[in-house]
This record gives sequence, structure tokens and C-alpha cells, in this order.
Amino acid sequence: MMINKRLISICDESKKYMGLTILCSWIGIICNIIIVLLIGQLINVMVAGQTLNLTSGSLWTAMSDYMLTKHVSLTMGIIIIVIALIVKLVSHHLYGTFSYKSSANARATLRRLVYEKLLRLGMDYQKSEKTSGVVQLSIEGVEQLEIYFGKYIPQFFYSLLAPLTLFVVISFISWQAALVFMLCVPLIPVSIIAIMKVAKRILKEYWNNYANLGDTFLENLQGLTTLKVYGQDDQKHIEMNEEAEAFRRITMKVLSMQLNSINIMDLIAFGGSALGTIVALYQFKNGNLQVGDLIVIILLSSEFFIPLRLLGSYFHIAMNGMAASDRIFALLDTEEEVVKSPKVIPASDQLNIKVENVNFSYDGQRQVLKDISLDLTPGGLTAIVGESGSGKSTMAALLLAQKKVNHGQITLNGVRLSDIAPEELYRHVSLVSAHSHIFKGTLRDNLLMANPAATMEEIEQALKTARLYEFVTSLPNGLETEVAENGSSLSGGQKQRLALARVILANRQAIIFDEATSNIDVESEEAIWDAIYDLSETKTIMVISHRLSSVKRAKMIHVFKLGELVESGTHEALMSQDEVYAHMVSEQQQLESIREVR
Ligand SMILES: Nc1ncnc2c1ncn2[C@@H]1O[C@H](COP(=O)(O)OP(=O)(O)OP(=O)(O)O)[C@@H](O)[C@H]1O
Repeated sequence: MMINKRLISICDESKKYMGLTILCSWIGIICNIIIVLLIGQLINVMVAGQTLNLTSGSLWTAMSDYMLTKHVSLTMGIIIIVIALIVKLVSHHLYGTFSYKSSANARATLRRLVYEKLLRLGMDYQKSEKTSGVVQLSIEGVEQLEIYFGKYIPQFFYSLLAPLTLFVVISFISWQAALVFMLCVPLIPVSIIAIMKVAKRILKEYWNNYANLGDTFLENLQGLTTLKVYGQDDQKHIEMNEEAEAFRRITMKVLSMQLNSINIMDLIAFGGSALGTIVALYQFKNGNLQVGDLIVIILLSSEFFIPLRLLGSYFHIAMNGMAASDRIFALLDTEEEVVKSPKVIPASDQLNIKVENVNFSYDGQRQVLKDISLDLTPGGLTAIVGESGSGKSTMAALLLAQKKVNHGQITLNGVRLSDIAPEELYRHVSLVSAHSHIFKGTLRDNLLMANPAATMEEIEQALKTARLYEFVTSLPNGLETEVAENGSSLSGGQKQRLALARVILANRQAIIFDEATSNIDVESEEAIWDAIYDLSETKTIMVISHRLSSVKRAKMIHVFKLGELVESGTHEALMSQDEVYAHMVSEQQQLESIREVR
């Protein structure tokens, strides 16, 4: 029950610490038993009439002569009690240490596994989880499992071990009372299982409500400006209040379920303890039990039930842990697309990319790309243009192996893309998109991530090519200037030029620019286009752009329409053809002249 073998076997290191945690708890109860037995025996001998003989000498000798059992004197008894108390204290302290180590180990192992899996999956992780889900899983989910490893599992085994140990000890005093205790113990797990059945349903509802509330909150927060602009914030406020109220209700339900379950377990624990004590009292009344033994049974009776009772109060943690582990395993089990016998791209000054009769569909039904064939070579720019939704970004995704072609093939210097491992591909091909990520850190950090060994000259050259050199040198801290998360302290144009400088430093043979100049200032846009044309002299460059005027100088323009490659040629050739491209150009010119008049 609530023990996931796979989970435990994954966190192998934790096993050792869990074992030690259980051992510490068990040593603690052994110490308790020893102390209680000695006190019980002292009461027995006192009731039997043994007194301290202080007349013959010192208190120490009197105590040493006062025999609790055949071999144990009062002095020895006190020393044993003190030692037992110290051992108990030490084991309690060690319990905390081992419990922490076990959970810290589990946390580190699980986070590492999730992280490594995400790296191997690359873009494919979205098959099994949304980005927010992955974040939630690797932080909250793993934390749930931390408690599962550090507290629940050790408690689970300890709550089996403790009643067995006590049963053995008490059966030497009164097997009847021991038997009654032992028979009552399983009632707690039985009640836990019964409660769990109800709890599962309530907890599922609780997590759904929790996730929905979180999603709504995040969405409304991110879209707050839009909501304000359209005057929808009040309506959303009301909707969120309703969701929050639903969440409050289900939370109260969970809390009352937990309280009720604790009450039921208390009833069983105290009831069982009382029942065993009644049996012992009855034996005492009949003269079959000494008063000291009766006290031993009364004092130890609660210990019988406390571990299981505590386990019961951990069960909701275990349930959350189980739910989290299911999701972690779903992620870990996601199939990876491994390249079986990876090939390397033959070294050459040029990288020639060939796209041959490529078809692609996201859902297996609607063809997004149909029979596309094109060549990408250095010595000038290759551009892909087309209406929105015509499949341009999908083409880029296929070239970067983020998606697999359904039919046809893509080759790099003659090697099929499907035979190239991702690391090998990214050593040759890079991407600059409209949303290039700039990380928190210094400008230098962001640049060096592309090439940690880059020299100062190379960095300066890259900045100059990206038309960013003047800006960086004008900053008081230059390259050491701190950038906020996602480059939010930079303008859109500066961010894109930084991304461009980074890709130049990376010095890949091919670069794909996917709308790299959209939504940025004219100055940055021109600077980036100049840099792209410069790069295209020696590198294989493909650009996707809405701005047709920017691709005029391209050596080859491919025009996409509804997933098909409908025209190819230079700007002049396509203009004289006077078809799709020429119409797009004139439409764009009209739009731009209207904007200018306004
Ligand atoms: N992840 C996806 N799942 C399903 N369909 C998708 C997905 N991404 C894109 N599509 C669909 O594929 C088609 C081509 O999209 P794509 O993004 O390649 O077009 P695009 O030419 O780059 O458009 P835009 O210029 O607006 O960026 C569109 O019809 C789009 O709805």
C-alpha cells in the first residue's frame, strides 16, 4: 500500500538512509521499553516489600544492594536508564539527519532524472507535459516526494516493526493483553484504506481545482492589459472569485476529511489501547499480574498504536507523492527519438542543405507542407516568404529537426538529417528567431554561452558585425552590464542584435533567421539585415521574413502558399513573372504607402 517499488529503486542512495532512519526509530522504542521495564520492575520490588537499607553504609552501597532483578541492582538500573535516555536522544537526532539525507538524495536524483530526460527529449517534452506542468513537476512534485522519502516510507516500515517488537515484549508479561493489542492494530490500516478510497476522489477534485485556479490566475495576470483595454477585467474578476470560492469549498472538504480520518484513527488507537489495558486490569484483579507489570502494559499500550496513527496522518502526503510520481514516470517514460547509428556531417568549407520532396503534417491529417524541394547554399541569401500560415516556420522546424518529416528527405552535405544526432546538427546549424532568449546575467555571459573560448577580439568583431559595438562600449560597465531576466532591460532591437552577435560568435556553418527582425525599430532592423547579408557570403543562410523589401537582394526567394512552394527565383525574376510574389510586393507597398500617408 502506497509503496512504489519503482520509485524506491530509482532513488537507490536514499534506501540506505531510509534504512538508517528506521533503525534510529527502532532504537528509540527499544530505549523506551527498557526504561519502562526497569520502572515497572522497581515498582514490583517496592510493592513486594524490599526497602533501601541505609543503616549499613552510604546511599551508593544501599542502592547497589537493592536488587531489581537477580543481576540488576538499583544503581545499575539508574545507569541503564540514563544510558537509554542518552541513546534515545542521539538516535532521535540521527533520525532527523538520516531522514533529511534520504529526502535530499531523492530530491536530487529525481530532479536530475527529470532534467536529463528533458534534455534528451528536447522539444519533444511537450508531448507529455506543458511547460508550466514541467516546472510544477520538478519543483512541487519533487518536493511532495521529498516528504514521501524522508517521512512516509520510514514511518511505514517503523509502524510494522514497532507493534511486532512490543508484541514480543508484552507477551512475556501478559500474552492475552499482547494479543488484544495485536488484533486491534490492523484496524488502523484498514481504516486508512477505507478513508483513502473517499480521499482519492476528493483529492483529485482538489488538484483539478487548484490547477484550474492557477491557470486562470496566470492567464488573467499576463493578459491584464488586454482585459483592461477591453473593459473585461470586472467580468474576469467575478469569474476568478467564483473559481476561488470553488477552491475554498473543496479545500474545506479536504480538511474536514483529514480531520475526520484523524478522529477515526484516534478512536481505534485509544479504543485498542483501552481494550488491552482492561484485559491487563482483569488479570491484575485476579492476581495474575503484578502492579509494576500492569503499569508497564499501560505505559507501552499507546506505543503500539502511535506509529500507525502517525502513518495515518502522513497518508495524504503519500497520496500526493504517488500522484506526483505517476506524472514524473509519465515524463520519464516518454519515448525518446534516438538516432540509431548517428553519422557525422563530412567536414567541408561549405554546408549544403538539400530539401527533397518534403511533406509534413502536425496531426496526420492536414498537410502543412506539400512536396517541398529547395537548396540552401552559401554565397548569398536564401529567403522564404509567404502569407501567414503558409508553412514557413514549419520548414524551419524541420530543418532544425524539431519535427520529423513525414515523407521525403533533408540532407546536410549528403547525410540524411534523420541520421544526424541533435548535438552534431547544432554544431553546424543555428537559429535566430523573433523570440531569441536572453538570459539573466551579464552581456558577456550571454555572448560566451555560444562560444566559451571566444577571445576579446572575436567578441568585439561579433558586436561590430551585429552593429551593437557602439551601444555596448557606451555602457558604463560595457560587457559586464547586467541584463534582467529574458533580456527585459534591453529594447527589442538590442535584444535581437545581441542574439545576432551571439550566433555570429557561435560560428555555425548555417543559420536560420525566422522573423528575426519583426517588431523591432527600423534602425536595428537595417543593422541586422546588413549583418545577415554579410554573413550570407560565407555561410548558408536562410531567412523567413514578412518584409519583402528586405529580401530583395537575396540570391533566391522561395514563395510558399498554403504549404506549397509556388514560385522560386530572384526578386527581379519573380517580379517579371507577375504572379504570387509580385502581388504580395504590390499589396505590401500599398499598405506601406497608406501607413505613410496616415
Ligand atoms: N504546433 C502545431 N500544431 C498544429 N498545427 C500547427 C502547429 N504549428 C503550426 N501549425 C499549423 O501549420 C500551418 C503552418 O504554420 P507555420 O507556423 O509554419 O506558418 P508560417 O508561414 O510560419 O506563419 P506565420 O508567418 O504567421 O508565422 C498553419 O496552418 C498552422 O495552423
